[in-house]
Amino acid sequence: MVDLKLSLHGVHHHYLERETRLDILVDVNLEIAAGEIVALVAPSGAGKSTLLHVCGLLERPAQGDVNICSTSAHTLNDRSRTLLRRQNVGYIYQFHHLLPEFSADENIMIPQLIAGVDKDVAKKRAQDLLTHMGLVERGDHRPAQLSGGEQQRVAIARAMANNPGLILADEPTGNLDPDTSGIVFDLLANSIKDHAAAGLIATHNHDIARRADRIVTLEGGAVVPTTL
Ligand SMILES: Nc1ncnc2c1ncn2[C@@H]1O[C@H](COP(=O)(O)OP(=O)(O)OP(=O)(O)O)[C@@H](O)[C@H]1O
Repeated sequence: MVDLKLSLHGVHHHYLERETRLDILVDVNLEIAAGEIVALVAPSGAGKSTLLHVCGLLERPAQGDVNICSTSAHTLNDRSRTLLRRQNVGYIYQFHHLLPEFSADENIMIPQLIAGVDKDVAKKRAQDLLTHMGLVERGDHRPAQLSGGEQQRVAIARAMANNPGLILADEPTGNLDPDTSGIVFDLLANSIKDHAAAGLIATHNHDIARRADRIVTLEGGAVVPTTL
């Protein structure tokens, strides 16, 4: 049986702008299995960030169900949705969003401490994740003391900190040069596969998208397979 980490069924989402209704997601169906990485490539304004927000339970869809790690979010109240998100979803943004006043180690420890992990265990896991990212000697550096690629590798380690089943990344390499983009994407992809998580990665970069297991786009608000 396929171990699905994310499934969306019949998802619709719209925004209201004054009197006008903007239908952004229209009957979206999408399934991503453990160990699978899907690239989302679509023009600006097509709804990529909206789709990621709906997948990450940051927005409740107008219609349809989002199922994460075998739990349906449809009937959950806001508190339960927050818990489901905290336990199962790691988010990576174009800009790292690391906390500037904390070291790399601490940035990776904080989500673990919030989840109730013992401090020593959290520290060890932060160091293991940084080792995996080739950054163990940078653990005591603050974000401003790291390059853009290094910051993004710390952000990946932070997203993996609580071992989430689903990684959502919104333009994770959008701010990096081509060589660094490839390195960062490969580290992200390897981390997702090593943890048997699922990844949905929005990108404008076709070279990056081709490294994913499959590519989807948004057409008229629906998710459809594509090739580049
Ligand atoms: N909170 C909101 N209220 C109203 N309209 C919104 C809201 N958020 C997004 N939109 C609109 O929904 C559409 C899709 O936005 P979204 O950010 O999902 O696109 P995107 O594909 O991620 O674009 P980009 O590649 O430029 O980041 C856009 O037209 C945007 O203006």
